[in-house]
Amino acid sequence: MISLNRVTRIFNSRDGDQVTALQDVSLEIGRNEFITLVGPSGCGKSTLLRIVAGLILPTAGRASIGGAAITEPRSETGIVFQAPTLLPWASVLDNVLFPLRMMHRIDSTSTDKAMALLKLVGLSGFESKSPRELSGGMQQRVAICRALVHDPDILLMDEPFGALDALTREEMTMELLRIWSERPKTVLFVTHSITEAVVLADRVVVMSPRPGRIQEIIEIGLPRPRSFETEATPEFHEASQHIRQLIFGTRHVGPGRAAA
Ligand SMILES: Nc1ncnc2c1ncn2[C@@H]1O[C@H](COP(=O)(O)OP(=O)(O)OP(=O)(O)O)[C@@H](O)[C@H]1O
Repeated sequence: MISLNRVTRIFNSRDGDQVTALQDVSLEIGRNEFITLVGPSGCGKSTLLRIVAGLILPTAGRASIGGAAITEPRSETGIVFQAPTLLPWASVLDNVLFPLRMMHRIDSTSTDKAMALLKLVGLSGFESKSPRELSGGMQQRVAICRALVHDPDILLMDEPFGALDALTREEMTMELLRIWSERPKTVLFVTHSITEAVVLADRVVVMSPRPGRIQEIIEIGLPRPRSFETEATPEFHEASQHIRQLIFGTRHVGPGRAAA
């Protein structure tokens, strides 16, 4: 579905230096696969997502969807950023309907579709509220509904739960799994949370520090549907520990142990 073939992206910084954000990244993502991307800050995760979104182009290499090069944003791709970025003057319902309006795809079923999505994320009854009347977590749920309303086949999520409190974040993780199982799509999800990465993914892509390259791809064979109990299994701990070691190395800090 999504194919990255030796993708490199170089930015020209303001002081004239060149920053290689991604170098030779190759990745094949199958239809309806759930891929999470983890790695240290600045390793190019958002850059990779923006290339797949068609918001920026690779400097070298090829990024394609279904065989066609990605040269611009595509309507069948939904995007959720870290901040909900809702329209402050529009109601919750109008915010969710916004992509359909922009694409001139509003029809007699649109409101029902938006209401069903809001119900799915537990926001029935909030349709006519304004975004400022909602908590951060509720706003992010609205942003997720907005990204799903036109039933995109690809969903790109850049630390979508990063600004949420820990409890809401756990709840949203499970909610996303539920939405994905009810409406399967290809998901590319950037996170700083190893727990989140493992519990969500079919495969976790671990990236190395700048210039960002793929360090390792880890298959997560945990059975679905997954739940909070999944996080208590030995398989979950093993995968998480492996990723932690890839990112941090085998450092031990504490009494009687040398920091390495
Ligand atoms: N528009 C830009 N102009 C110049 N440099 C950029 C630009 N966008 C990203 N970079 C640089 O590219 C590198 C990768 O950035 P990117 O945002 O993709 O990393 P990231 O892994 O998503 O980081 P984080 O986890 O902190 O969000 C960084 O060094 C960043 O400073």
